[in-house]
Amino acid sequence: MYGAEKPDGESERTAFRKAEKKYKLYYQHGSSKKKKVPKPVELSEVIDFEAVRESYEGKGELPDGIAVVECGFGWTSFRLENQPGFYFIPGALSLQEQGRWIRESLISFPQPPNRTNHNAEYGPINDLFLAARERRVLVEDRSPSQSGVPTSGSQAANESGLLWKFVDELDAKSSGNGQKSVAASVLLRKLRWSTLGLQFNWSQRNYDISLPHNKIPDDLCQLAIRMASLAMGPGEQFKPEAAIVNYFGLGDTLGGHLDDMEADWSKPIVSLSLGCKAIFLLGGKTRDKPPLAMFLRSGDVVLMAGEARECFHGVPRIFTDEEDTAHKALLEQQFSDPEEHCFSEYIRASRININIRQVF
Ligand SMILES: O=C(O)CCC(=O)C(=O)O
Ligand SMILES: [Fe+2]
Repeated sequence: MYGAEKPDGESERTAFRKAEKKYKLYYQHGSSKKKKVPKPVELSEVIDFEAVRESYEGKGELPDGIAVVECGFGWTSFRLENQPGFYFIPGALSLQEQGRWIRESLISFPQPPNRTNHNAEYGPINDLFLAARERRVLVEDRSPSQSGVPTSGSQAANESGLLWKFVDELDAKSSGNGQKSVAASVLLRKLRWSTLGLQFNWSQRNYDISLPHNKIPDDLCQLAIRMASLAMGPGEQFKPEAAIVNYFGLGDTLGGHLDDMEADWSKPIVSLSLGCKAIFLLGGKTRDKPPLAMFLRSGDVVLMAGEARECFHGVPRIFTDEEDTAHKALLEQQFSDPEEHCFSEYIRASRININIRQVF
């Protein structure tokens, strides 16, 4: 599904790769010797749908190539005239909804039986976010009955059968005896995806319906169904069966790819953005077509249906710097309770994407 990073020599061979390279985060040295600062990037060609909406609602003006979609449900939505099946709904989610889906993405979505990128190495991990908040450490439990490390919380077994468990920071330090260990905070920073509903098997590139799974939570299904209706004809139905949650830290990218493992491409992928602003590239059916670049902000919703399902797309950049302070401050107010400080800390430097799919 997802494009792998190519070695440097090949990285500019196609128009899509060229655009990825143009927007990707590079560093240059700042005035003080050690400090790396992000290299400035030319953003004048990036479509800003928030500005498009402001200009449309204020003056009735629209840039060339962008059209308004009439939808009965109150948001101003846009489509691209040259990219049938692609829809953009800026600010579709209220701040409260954004707060809710950020909490769920960190607390409940990575919970087993949902799988994450950590499964292969550590087995199913319970309560990762809480463990990170409590500075716990995941330690390898080679001989569970004799290890001498007081345990609590979850036990996990990875694919080679090793057991891992969370212990308190001090216990991890004192236990010594050569056990492998990794701080929960490190695992949280390295959390790249979790899967909801039918589980996607990344190595086989298909949905493995034999894997245990829970249904996608009802409220998320209702939200996806409401949004998907924009891209579907009257009487057509969208059945949310699987979702992939992507977590991006500074410097993380999602390479150009197609989502082609679902049976019916007329059905939209409903994609929600949360947290830091990103650049999204939407290309053509091959990587040779120069992609359009657009900003994705917290609360934006994108739909890809029909022909747009056959188009390469990816996320070459997220922005954690200070230029988006107004948006960030509003979002962080959702987590003003001191108990929730950990959410604002996470989302200040991260982006979360939830994309919901009908598989069959
Ligand atoms: O992060 C995004 O906005 C896009 C995610 C995506 O394309 C995917 O998960 O297939
Ligand atoms: Fe995708």
